Amino acid sequence: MKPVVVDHIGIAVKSIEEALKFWEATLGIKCEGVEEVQEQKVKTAFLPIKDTEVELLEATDEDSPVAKFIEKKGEGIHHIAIRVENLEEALEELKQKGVRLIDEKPRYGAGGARIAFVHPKSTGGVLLELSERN
Ligand SMILES: C[C@@H](C(=O)O)C(=O)SCCNC(=O)CCNC(=O)[C@H](O)C(C)(C)COP(=O)(O)OP(=O)(O)OC[C@H]1O[C@@H](n2cnc3c(N)ncnc32)[C@H](O)[C@@H]1OP(=O)(O)O
Ligand SMILES: [Co+2]
Repeated sequence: MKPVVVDHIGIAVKSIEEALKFWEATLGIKCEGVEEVQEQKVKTAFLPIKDTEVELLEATDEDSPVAKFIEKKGEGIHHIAIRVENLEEALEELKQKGVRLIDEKPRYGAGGARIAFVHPKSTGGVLLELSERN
């Protein structure tokens, strides 16, 4: 598996509009755009910081993973996304190593990226997203 870069840090927020008052207005990081990813039941806002991004995540449904996360743990860091060169190869390799995968097959994420999640139980408590961007 060839990790390329930390693609983004996912932060669960109750309201992107509210959160942008800090991340954009106070910190001065420009939001590049807001995009809904229906399959994941989230609305996302990406704020690029050099080679990586902050991804603000707002639930679009009460059974969204983000809604459940906030209910349980409150707002805060939700996942780390690492970009890989070849997502299928990475998933195959992790599966061989006995890593618990949430997604055995890639799904679509924001910005047309292909993504797959690794279970926190296999990573020491961090929800890990693998992403491949062409
Ligand atoms: C748009 C896209 C993109 O970037 O392009 C995205 O990011 S989509 C981002 C939103 N989509 C996702 O998150 C999809 C992947 N997430 C999932 O499939 C789910 O949220 C799971 C991670 C499997 C958790 O599922 P669920 O909430 O039903 O189970 P649960 O609450 O019982 O959690 C099982 C165990 O994992 C822990 N757990 C749950 N969510 C966690 C998180 N975000 N970080 C670290 N640990 C976490 C719980 O504390 C619990 O540990 P204990 O048993 O020790 O208490
Ligand atoms: Co993400």
